[in-house]
Amino acid sequence: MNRPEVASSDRWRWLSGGRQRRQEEVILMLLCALSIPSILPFGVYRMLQGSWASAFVDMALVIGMLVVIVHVWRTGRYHAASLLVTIFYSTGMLVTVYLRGVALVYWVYPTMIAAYFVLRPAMALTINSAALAGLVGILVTRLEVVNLMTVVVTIGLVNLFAYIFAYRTGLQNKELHTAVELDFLTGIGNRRALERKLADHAQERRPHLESSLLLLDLDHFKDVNDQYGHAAGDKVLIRLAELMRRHTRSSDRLFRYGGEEFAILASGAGLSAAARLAEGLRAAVAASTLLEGHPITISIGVTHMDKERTPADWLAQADKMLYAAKQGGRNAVRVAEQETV
Ligand SMILES: Nc1nc2c(ncn2[C@@H]2O[C@H](COP(=O)(O)OP(=O)(O)OP(=O)(O)O)[C@@H](O)[C@H]2O)c(=O)[nH]1
Repeated sequence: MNRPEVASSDRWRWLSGGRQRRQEEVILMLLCALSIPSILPFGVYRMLQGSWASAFVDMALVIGMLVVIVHVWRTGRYHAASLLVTIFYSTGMLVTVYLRGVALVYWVYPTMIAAYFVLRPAMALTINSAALAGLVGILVTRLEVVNLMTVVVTIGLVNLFAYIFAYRTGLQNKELHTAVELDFLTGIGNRRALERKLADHAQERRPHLESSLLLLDLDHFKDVNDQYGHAAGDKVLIRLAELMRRHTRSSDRLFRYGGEEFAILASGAGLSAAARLAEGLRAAVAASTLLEGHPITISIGVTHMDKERTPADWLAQADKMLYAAKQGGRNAVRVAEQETV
């Protein structure tokens, strides 16, 4: 039984304010931060010119961006903020074109592309289509038909290309995530998947959704490899994963954490429910034939994933319980802060 350290990505740490942030949060904050120096000089210029309405729009956008940065930085919530930023930005762009004329239409292009960075492609396309309709309404009396058509076609093409690019990137990301987080032997999640799920759970803001973590380890697995060979050992690992699938709910997440060590994230299971699940699994493994002619058993450590502690704490506690189960003679379950089940 080996115990690898919990990995943590340092890539975004300088931007994270001390906690691991999602890429979406960072992109939204970066986008807002970059818009401020792009818009602020124009706002100041309009003020100096005495174009108060335009200056007001520019300054409102700058303040809006600052509020979003502070909100996302403090709360980590980015879904509604992304939508609001896009709508706010699009509205600001339309008002600017309305106030200052067609020359300001150049702002439409970066604004619309930015929407694909922070929203799902379909949502970005919907908002941009509405903005384009508004733009046509503003420009229809100010431009010749051929010039209006040029604006519409170029904006349409920019959206089409951005949509295709964002859609493809989304698909590739999904495929990459699936491949990177899958254990090739058993087909369940790997250690990377477990760590991401634990981090997600730590950030989950619904305290009523209690969950537990089970760490399972095959007993004397080295003997299986030594006696029957590595291929037979692999078959046992595959069969154990299948058995785990059959004995858990679809909402439970299964992982192969190390060589012969597995984990279950039992969603919605308090400690007593998790203890029953563990005992059921232990008994099912002991009663089944994972390897012909050789009894196979597992030991399990269980801990409650309370929000006062970190993923590293949960893993350490479950591992401690697993170690206790091994020390107690194996083929056993140990539950944190409880006696043997
Ligand atoms: N077949 C196979 N064996 C593996 C794989 N990964 C790890 N192992 C084996 O798992 C065994 C783990 O041995 P130990 O850590 O000594 O643990 P154990 O023999 O199960 O003893 P306890 O855990 O103390 O009950 C080693 O023989 C590893 O080679 C794998 O992917 N396939």
